[in-house]
Amino acid sequence: FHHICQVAHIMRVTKDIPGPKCWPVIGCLTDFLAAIRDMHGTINDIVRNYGTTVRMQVLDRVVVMVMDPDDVQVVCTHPALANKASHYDQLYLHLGMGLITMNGPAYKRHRKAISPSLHLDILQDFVPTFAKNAEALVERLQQHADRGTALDMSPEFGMLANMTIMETVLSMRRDGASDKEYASMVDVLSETSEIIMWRAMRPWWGSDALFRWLSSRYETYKQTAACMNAMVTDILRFKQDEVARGVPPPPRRRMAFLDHVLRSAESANMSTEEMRDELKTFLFAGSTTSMDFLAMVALMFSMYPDVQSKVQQELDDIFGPLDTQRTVTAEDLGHMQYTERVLRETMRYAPPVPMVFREATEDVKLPTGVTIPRGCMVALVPAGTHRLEKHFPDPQRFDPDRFLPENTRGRHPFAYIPFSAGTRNCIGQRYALMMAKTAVATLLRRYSFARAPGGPKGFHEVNVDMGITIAVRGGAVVRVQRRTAPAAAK
Ligand code: HEM
Repeated sequence: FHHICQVAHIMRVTKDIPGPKCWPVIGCLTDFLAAIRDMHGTINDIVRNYGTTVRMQVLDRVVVMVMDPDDVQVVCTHPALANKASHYDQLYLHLGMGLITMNGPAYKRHRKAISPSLHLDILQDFVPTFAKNAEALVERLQQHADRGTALDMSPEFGMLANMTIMETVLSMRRDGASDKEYASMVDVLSETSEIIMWRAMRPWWGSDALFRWLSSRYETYKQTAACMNAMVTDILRFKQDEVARGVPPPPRRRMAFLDHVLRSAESANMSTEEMRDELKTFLFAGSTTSMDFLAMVALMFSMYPDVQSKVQQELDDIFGPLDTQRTVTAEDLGHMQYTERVLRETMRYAPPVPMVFREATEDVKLPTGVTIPRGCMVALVPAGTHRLEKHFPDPQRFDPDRFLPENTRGRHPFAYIPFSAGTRNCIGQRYALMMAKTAVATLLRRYSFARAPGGPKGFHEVNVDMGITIAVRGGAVVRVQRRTAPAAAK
């Protein structure tokens, strides 16, 4: 009853905020489903028709979508908007209580305890692992380059991202683990991510009770959660035991995030269960995002060959024109400035995380005039914010130079939010960019990506499926071609 009264109150207070027409009971479920099928087209339409503050109601959930950077700033920094929306509860079974799902003082304690273990020095030690797994991908792609056939890069980047995140977060391969055991751990992670995404995009399975009784996928849902839990608990116990027995840590360059957390002074503030949940959170948060982002990057190179050539030119300048073999180092990443702009522009056009949700713990008035009532959900929609003409002139044009220092100067600090921003921003953003740069530097020295027959010619032709992350509809299908001459000589 309390819930019904609260929803009725929220509906009343927000009724004048513009938005798609709501039908009784289902609200704008049909528009929501359209957004899942054509995320970017729907967002363009929504901004054109209703502006940058838009109300949507899906079943019993009212969401105010906020796109103006002034409003975004308040959503990202106001203490009454720091809590995750209640539908993040759906993630508990798989992830437990980690940074993504928790709120309040416990959240702050965790973030403080974990942050030092992602220090730049530590991330730099991960680069050899990023490079090793990217080199393995180069090997796997060889047969496709020989045959000249098109392939979907998403599963390939899925394997790259899952292996990399497992090795850098949990352990650089636990002693004694066979290749088969290791591969099955990577599978657990990809099955977990798949089913979490599947449920998240089906609001009619929002109720745990309904999902348990009526969904044919509930058993798989439960099983994947149990497997993920067992896998992480096992490794955590093994590592804790090593620390307790005084086993010296692995050489610094082979230490994983978990090794650092366990040996940090801050970890004393976390229980074993809390650490376990954070590990599960990191595995999930870091893998699917990176997979979908890298797949989009490969597709982007196939659509913008001039951009690809300039990246290859930059790589030739760094590595030498004929060097396709040298393993990427952390130092190389610092020189890849054009590549970094290309990655940032890709995330502007196609932000991997399409929406971020919060719930107001008290009424909050936004700078553009709308009041978010207590209990109401607010959503950041990076793709909407990233296409505002005022902040990104000619927004449909793909232009990495928007991120030249002279062009970013003076830009609103909350106009570019692929990693969210403010108090609950992505803790893995530096990791994500370093991994992506390593992958690009390893792949594009050997290969070029080319458009598959009938493939999209520019971002405006790319359809994406919306989940917790966005995926290219039908896969990121490209042709892989061996590079024949250094870009400079072409
Ligand atoms: C291209 C890759 C990535 C993108 C676009 C991305 C984006 C985001 C976004 C938008 C959020 C805010 C989510 C929310 O508030 O609901 C977030 C949070 C988070 N991300 Fe990432 N992420 C990426 C990679 C990573 C990686 C590689 C890791 C781990 C190594 C990671 C770990 C996390 C964690 C733990 C959070 C929760 C942070 C908190 O609330 O304190 N992410 N990410």
